[in-house]
Formats: sequence, C-alpha cells, structure tokens
Amino acid sequence: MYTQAMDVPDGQPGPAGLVPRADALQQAFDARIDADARIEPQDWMPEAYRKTLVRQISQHAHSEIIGMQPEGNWISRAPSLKRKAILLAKVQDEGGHGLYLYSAAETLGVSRDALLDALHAGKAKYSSIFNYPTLTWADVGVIGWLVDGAAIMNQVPICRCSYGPYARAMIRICKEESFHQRQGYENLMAMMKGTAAQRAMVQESVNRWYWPVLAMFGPPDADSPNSALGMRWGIKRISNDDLRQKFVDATVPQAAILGVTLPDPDLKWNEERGHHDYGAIDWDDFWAVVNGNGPCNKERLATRVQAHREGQWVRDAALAHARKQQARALKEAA
Ligand SMILES: CC(C)(COP(=O)(O)OP(=O)(O)OC[C@H]1O[C@@H](n2cnc3c(N)ncnc32)[C@H](O)[C@@H]1OP(=O)(O)O)[C@@H](O)C(=O)NCCC(=O)NCCSC(=O)Cc1ccccc1
Repeated sequence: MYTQAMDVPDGQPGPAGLVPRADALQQAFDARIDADARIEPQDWMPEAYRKTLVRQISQHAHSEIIGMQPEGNWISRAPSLKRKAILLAKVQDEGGHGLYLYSAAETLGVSRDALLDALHAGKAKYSSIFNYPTLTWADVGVIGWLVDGAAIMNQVPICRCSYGPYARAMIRICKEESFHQRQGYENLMAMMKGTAAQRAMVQESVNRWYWPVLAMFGPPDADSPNSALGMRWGIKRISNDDLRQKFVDATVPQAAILGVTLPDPDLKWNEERGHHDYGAIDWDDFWAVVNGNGPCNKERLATRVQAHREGQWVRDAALAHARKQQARALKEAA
C-alpha cells in the first residue's frame, strides 16, 4: 500500500521515510512550477491555484466580451467601408477571445453558464477600462493604440503562464491584439495627417483615455493582494508596476511620432533609472470604476444582460439541433 509516497492515503501517517499523499502531490506540483513546466487540466493542483486561475481567466474572458461594446458603438458610424470592415473584424475577434478564454476556464471544472451568471449578476469583475464612453471616432483609434497596446503588454508574459490551456489561448490572442493595436495606430496616423479638427479630436481622445489606460494594469504592487501567489505560481510573470513602466516607456516615442501630447506634466526621462518618470494615478477613480461606479458600468452590464436574453433562442435552437442529431445517430446505430 505504501510502495511510493504517492500511494499513501491523504492525511494518513505513512511508514518512516514515506511522505503522505497530499504532501507528495504538493511537492510534485511545486517541483513542476520550479522547473517552469506546464500544469495541464488532468494534473493535480492546489485548490487555491485552481481558484486563482478561474478568477483571472474568467475576469479576462468577461473583459473581452464587455470590451466589444465601446467600439461596437461605432460600427454603424465608421467613416468609410474600409474602416467599418476593419472595426467589424476587430470586435468579432474580441468575442472570439472571450470564447477561447471561457473554454480555458472550463478546463478547471467551472461551467460557462456559472461564470456568465456571476457576470450578469454584477458579482464578477471585468477590466475597468471598458466602463468609459466612446464619444468620438478618434476613440476607436485610441482604444486600438493604447488599450490594445496595454493589453498586449500585459498578455505577452501570460503566454508563458504555468497553466497550459491559458498560456496556449494567449498566443493566438496576442497575435490578434497586435493587429488591433496597429490598426488603431494607423487610423490615428490618418487622422493626424488630416484637418486641424481631426488632429484636435485625436488629442482630446488621448487626453481622456491615457490615465485610465495606465490604471488598467492594476493597483500598485504594494496594494496588489494577488501578486505574491500569482508570481510564485508562474501565472503572473511581470508585476503591475513593471508592466505599467514598460508601457509608458514604449508609448512616449509612439506619441511623438504621432504628434500628440501625453497629458502628464510630470512625464520625463530619468537618466539614472533608464525609464520615464510619470505623474500620480488617481486610484480613487480606479476603485470607484472597479466597484461599479464608473461612467458606463450600468449601461455595459445592462447591454450584456439584454444581449444574452435575446440570444436565448439561438442557444435553444443549437441544443434542439444537437439533440436531434444525437437521436438520429442512436437510431442509425441500433
Ligand atoms: C493584472 C491583472 C488585471 C490584475 O492582477 P491580479 O494579480 O489578478 O490582481 P491584483 O491583486 O493586482 O488586483 C486587486 C484586485 O483588483 C482587480 N483589478 C486589478 N486591475 C483591474 C482592472 N484594470 N479592472 C478591474 N479590476 C482590476 C483584481 O481583479 C483584483 O480583484 P479580485 O481579487 O479578483 O476581486 C491580472 O488579473 C491579469 O493580468 N489579468 C489578465 C489580463 C486581463 O484580464 N486583461 C483584461 C483586459 S483584455 C483587453 O483589454 C482586450 C481588449 C482590448 C480592446 C478592446 C477589447 C478587448
């Protein structure tokens, strides 16, 4: 019964030299994490690791599908057929990202229905950034440039996440996000080469989005309760503050080429640090938005709930079709 450490029943003292089963499983898990190997759905994992992944992956999935709304607002008003086709494709990609991510979460033993119920009941988080309004066409370009740019900065390290299905989903998502970022920047470039009114529209949009985008990376490391374990488990590879700094450093030269000013009087190159210093983020505003009191939280949730309700007939029809196919296959096999 006690041939190997793995055979000792949970919580039972084993013969000398053998480790109880639960400890052995934990040790095997820790060893895989230390070796930077992937954890797969069939592998044993600590319950806290599983819960952390469900939390992060589902929040990420919710962000993708709620994130369809701000830009979706402009599909019917895009200024040309070309811009409309690009925007349609981008918003569809975001829906697709949500689907990969819900599938990755399902490998952890949760159902998509339960995750969506939590979102629709207002109990689940999604990214703060999607609670701001898209007031002008320039917002579509700025979301591509800055929001997708920030999303890529955050998501590229997740391609190396310790949980296999999440890491693999992220590879394709990052490729698509790169296209999103470039289309946004190219859209803004075209506007900056246009009239004075178009240039002013871009600058006004950058002024509104810049700070919420910096906050999107999450609270400062010192106030980030999930970071320590996320890092230990190889879910999070780079801290919130380090990603934010990388983003600022990458954005400054892009803004200069575009010809816009970033709305931060304290932004300046620090030779000693080899990074840009930047001003204070309004964390009270961030937490107000995260806690449901941003400019569009209620509208975003109501739109999502309504879309889900209106899609009920599609789900019913798909299920009825699947049942019919199954019954036919059974009849043919009999
Ligand atoms: C970095 C972080 C977001 C947060 O680090 P953690 O270690 O997990 O947490 P930490 O301890 O630092 O925070 C304490 C609490 O604060 C919460 N909170 C923090 N930040 C936010 C926030 N911004 N918004 C709302 N809540 C936030 C956090 O959940 C936690 O609350 P909890 O304890 O759960 O109640 C991490 O979860 C991550 O990398 N996620 C995956 C990437 C992902 O989800 N990306 C989404 C954008 S996808 C996209 O943009 C694509 C696109 C582009 C354009 C158009 C359409 C689509």
